[in-house]
Amino acid sequence: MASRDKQIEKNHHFGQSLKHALTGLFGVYLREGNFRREGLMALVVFIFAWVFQVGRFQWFILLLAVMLVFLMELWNTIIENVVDLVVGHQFDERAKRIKDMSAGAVLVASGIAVVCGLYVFLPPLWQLLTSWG
Ligand SMILES: Nc1ncnc2c1ncn2[C@@H]1O[C@H](COP(=O)(O)OP(=O)(O)OP(=O)(O)O)[C@@H](O)[C@H]1O
Repeated sequence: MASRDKQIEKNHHFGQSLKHALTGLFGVYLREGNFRREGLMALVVFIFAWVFQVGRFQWFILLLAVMLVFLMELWNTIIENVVDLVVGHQFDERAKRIKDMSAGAVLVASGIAVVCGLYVFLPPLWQLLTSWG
């Protein structure tokens, strides 16, 4: 779908830069199912953090982990779009390699987020289990 905003020169002020940045983020949210699913996961994680009353440092770790995954998903989407712009709708061995590596980067970020989640939630979960036993 063509954009009504036909600007191709540099942004003139901060408000314009911010508007374009937010439009980009909103576009990713609308088009990328993975982005929305990760948003939902982040919400669940924050609800658990609130229920378990985790400390300030633990909140900080969770926020960084969630933002890392969002950042990598955003970056992955940018890579996919640039590759599609270059090769179009045809199979290309290098396009495949680039997209697969980019998806791998999201996987690594997700792995880091899981480790952070275990660091934050394992102690309170363990405490809960042992208090029942
Ligand atoms: N032009 C292409 N040439 C070769 N392989 C491609 C091409 N486009 C996509 N692929 C292959 O298909 C996979 C999925 O493509 P693409 O990343 O565009 O879809 P996606 O579903 O949005 O991915 P993701 O789940 O990472 O967001 C790529 O990882 C790659 O292996």
